[in-house]
Amino acid sequence: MNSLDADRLKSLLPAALAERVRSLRLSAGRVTLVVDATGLEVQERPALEAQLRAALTGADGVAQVHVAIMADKVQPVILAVGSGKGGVGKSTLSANLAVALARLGRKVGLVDADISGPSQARLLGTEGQRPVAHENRLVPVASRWGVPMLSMAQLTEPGAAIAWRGSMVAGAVTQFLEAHWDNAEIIVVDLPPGTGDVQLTMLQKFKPTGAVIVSTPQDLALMDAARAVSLFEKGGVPVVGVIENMAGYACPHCGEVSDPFGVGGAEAAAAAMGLDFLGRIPLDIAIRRESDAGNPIAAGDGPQVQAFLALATRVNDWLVQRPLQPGSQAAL
Ligand SMILES: Nc1ncnc2c1ncn2[C@@H]1O[C@H](COP(=O)(O)OP(=O)(O)OP(=O)(O)O)[C@@H](O)[C@H]1O
Repeated sequence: MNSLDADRLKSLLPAALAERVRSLRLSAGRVTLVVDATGLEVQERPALEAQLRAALTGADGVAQVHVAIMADKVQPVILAVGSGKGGVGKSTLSANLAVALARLGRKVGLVDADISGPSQARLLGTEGQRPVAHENRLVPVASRWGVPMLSMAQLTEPGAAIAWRGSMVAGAVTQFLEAHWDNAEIIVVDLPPGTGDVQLTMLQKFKPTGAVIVSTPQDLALMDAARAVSLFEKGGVPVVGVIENMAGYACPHCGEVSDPFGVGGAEAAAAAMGLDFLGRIPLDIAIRRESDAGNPIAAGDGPQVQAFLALATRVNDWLVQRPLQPGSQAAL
């Protein structure tokens, strides 16, 4: 990208639009614009975005247009997705929950706060896309699913080990959450498993509005889930509820349903902890296959979608109806 490209592309915009452009970059056929929407109503933003897209799509060297809108700050609510134990499907659920919330019409962003084991770039199919910075803040990377995102995977080489001290981890989480999320209403944060530095940074600096806990049905995962619940409760973060993942396996050959990790464990554990049970997501080969291919299953039209839309509806209802605490973020 050189300034000639930026000038050329800007000259394609009507003057009233061009003067709102705060930065414009062209890289590998992809234009990223940061646009100041000051003075416009939130409802007017989609039209602004559409005008910019229409003006630049098809221009020489442009294959894709990504518009990030700043100003008129909407304070997004932060929804943490946590688990006590690793490998229970927390990242898979975070990605699909974010996509399902977007399908319900919410403006959603996703932060992969698993700094040492980032997986969201793979799950949302944004591997290899690097975020740009504007005024020292990152501009989230657009995904094909209407959910912009930031992940350590976009700032490091694939497969590189990320072994950082606590302060650096906290720094990365801070950069992700202080990015230009300007028109997002909800930021889903995929937390690493356990109760470490990221969780502490989240509780101290970016207190989530609510937390969703993911567990598999078996006892060991549930014991760890209880630890995650206790961390949020001690930190004053309300727990929206518990999701049971990998519940029931339908054999792709004979159709028989078996329960490799038991059944109903998370629902019973949620009840014992006085928490809402948000639903079950089956153990389904299609979920694993599509996740690995960067196609979140919740974006498609397969039989798995209903479970994610039902989950997103419960979470959205909770966010809309939750009582506002003094000093808390605005209701949706
Ligand atoms: N419901 C499901 N059905 C089939 N496979 C699933 C399901 N949920 C998750 N998986 C698969 O299980 C593996 C672990 O999932 P995932 O990475 O989301 O877990 P995690 O809890 O975020 O792990 P980590 O602690 O390593 O971050 C992945 O291969 C994923 O595709």
